[in-house]
Amino acid sequence: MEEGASFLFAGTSFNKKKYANEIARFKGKKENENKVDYLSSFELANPDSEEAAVSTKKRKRKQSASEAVEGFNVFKSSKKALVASEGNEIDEEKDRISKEKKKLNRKLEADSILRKKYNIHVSGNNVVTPLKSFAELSSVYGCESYLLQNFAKLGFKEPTPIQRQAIPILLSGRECFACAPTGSGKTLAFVSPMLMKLKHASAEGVRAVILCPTRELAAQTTRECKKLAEGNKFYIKLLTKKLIRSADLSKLRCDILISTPLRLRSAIKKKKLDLSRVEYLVLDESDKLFELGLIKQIDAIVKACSNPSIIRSLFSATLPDSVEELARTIMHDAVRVIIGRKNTASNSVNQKLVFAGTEEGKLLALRQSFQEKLNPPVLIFVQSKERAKELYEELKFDDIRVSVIHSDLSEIQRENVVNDFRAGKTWVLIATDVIARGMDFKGVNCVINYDFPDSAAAYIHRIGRSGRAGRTGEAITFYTEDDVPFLRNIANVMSASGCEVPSWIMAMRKLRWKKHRPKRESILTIPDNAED
Ligand SMILES: Nc1ncnc2c1ncn2[C@@H]1O[C@H](COP(=O)(O)OP(=O)(O)OP(=O)(O)O)[C@@H](O)[C@H]1O
Repeated sequence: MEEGASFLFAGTSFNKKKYANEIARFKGKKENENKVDYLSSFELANPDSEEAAVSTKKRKRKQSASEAVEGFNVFKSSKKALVASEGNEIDEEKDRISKEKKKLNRKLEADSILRKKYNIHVSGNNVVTPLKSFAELSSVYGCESYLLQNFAKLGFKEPTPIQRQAIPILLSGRECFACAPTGSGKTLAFVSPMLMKLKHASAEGVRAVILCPTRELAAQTTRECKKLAEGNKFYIKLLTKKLIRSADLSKLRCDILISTPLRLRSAIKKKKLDLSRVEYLVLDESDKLFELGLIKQIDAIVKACSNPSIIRSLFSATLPDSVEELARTIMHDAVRVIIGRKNTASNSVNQKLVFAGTEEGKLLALRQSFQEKLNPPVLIFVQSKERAKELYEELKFDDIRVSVIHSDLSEIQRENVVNDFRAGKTWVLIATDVIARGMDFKGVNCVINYDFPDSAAAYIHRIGRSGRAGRTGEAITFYTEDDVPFLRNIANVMSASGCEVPSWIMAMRKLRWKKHRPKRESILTIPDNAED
């Protein structure tokens, strides 16, 4: 991580002359903010501050009193009377300060009750009050009506806990890293403040960037973003291969750009896409983006977004300490928001472990469970694209509408598979971890981990495709002898979200989790050349 940290944040520079206006605006804002923060925290932290404030005022008043003596006041004020009136003023001042203090304490108390109610945990200086309702977006933050109408159209009545806290934080100009369960509405939590702050379309180039680890998620986020922006003519673009090939990106009319890191990095390199005016940068599924394979691209993008007043935010359902540490080094005065407990699975998913003994045992168990009850849509996760293809070969002749998605399919094929599954044309989708993160398929009833997940985070994201937006779901994880040493890590996640775990598993030794991807026997029971 150390290495990553120094790499990621080395050498970001910007043209101070070119951005003199922005710098001046930024400086002014920060200074003012600091004044408010300093004052309120000083008053709270230092019991002598009241005295200090009073004595400064006293000095000022003394001065003005003696000036007055030289005028007509000389006829009415004796020294005694002057002292008495001064005493009154001091009392009044003390009274005022104590009232202010009480008011502030009441506000802090109310905030903390609200946070407790919604299981919101925050750390950072002077964290802004959570939202009580969506209506506050317009009464407190001047939100335009189109956004609230879109919430209503989409059936969103109340903000989810992450939306209650993250939206006001971002609206108040603070950076934030947020960890909230799968399916809890993080997309709306970062898109809404972006739309509110950008206000209207502009021809000034890219003003906001959302990075997602996969193309499927980037496409989904673009769609969600457009739905939320309906009624306001923003230019919202998904960076596709076609767009990179066909357009002159330097002239691209775009307010919000959504991309995978790889694609954005190559666009910056090839087409000189200018990101220096970007005001908002969101790293969705941030822990995935900070993994070794992507960190170089993230670093290049962070550097290209060189606007000094940029607001960065990180969102994920899993936020390892190492990512937090790394994030702290790029963010200034960031607020950390955790909903519930960090790195836990959604508690609306009923989780089960099933011992299948061998690879053959898994296929039998799967077929048997489909015979007993097939409650589509069902998602099945395997550990590699080869295994995804094998399982598909096994199931395609069974009487179920099954499909498969993996990285060997073309972009269009992948898109079609996802669309068919969304539309209910296919009931069972076999997948690799490529769609384990962020994908929001409505109403997935069951996730089956055919192959044991390679980490606790992978487990949390996979099963989080079910039990979303208040619905319940089910997750079944098959394990073989090979997986037994890794059971405890999954069992911890299960018991933290209230699921029953056999006591013998909880009594096992905790293993320091390494990626668990054992070599497994082929799934195929049909010889390879059976169709020839
Ligand atoms: N306030 C709300 N009320 C009801 N439903 C909501 C609300 N906000 C978002 N949703 C819906 O909740 C579902 C999940 O939202 P989203 O995909 O943003 O979850 P997420 O927290 O990003 O999950 P993941 O960690 O898996 O990426 C979506 O279908 C979305 O439309």
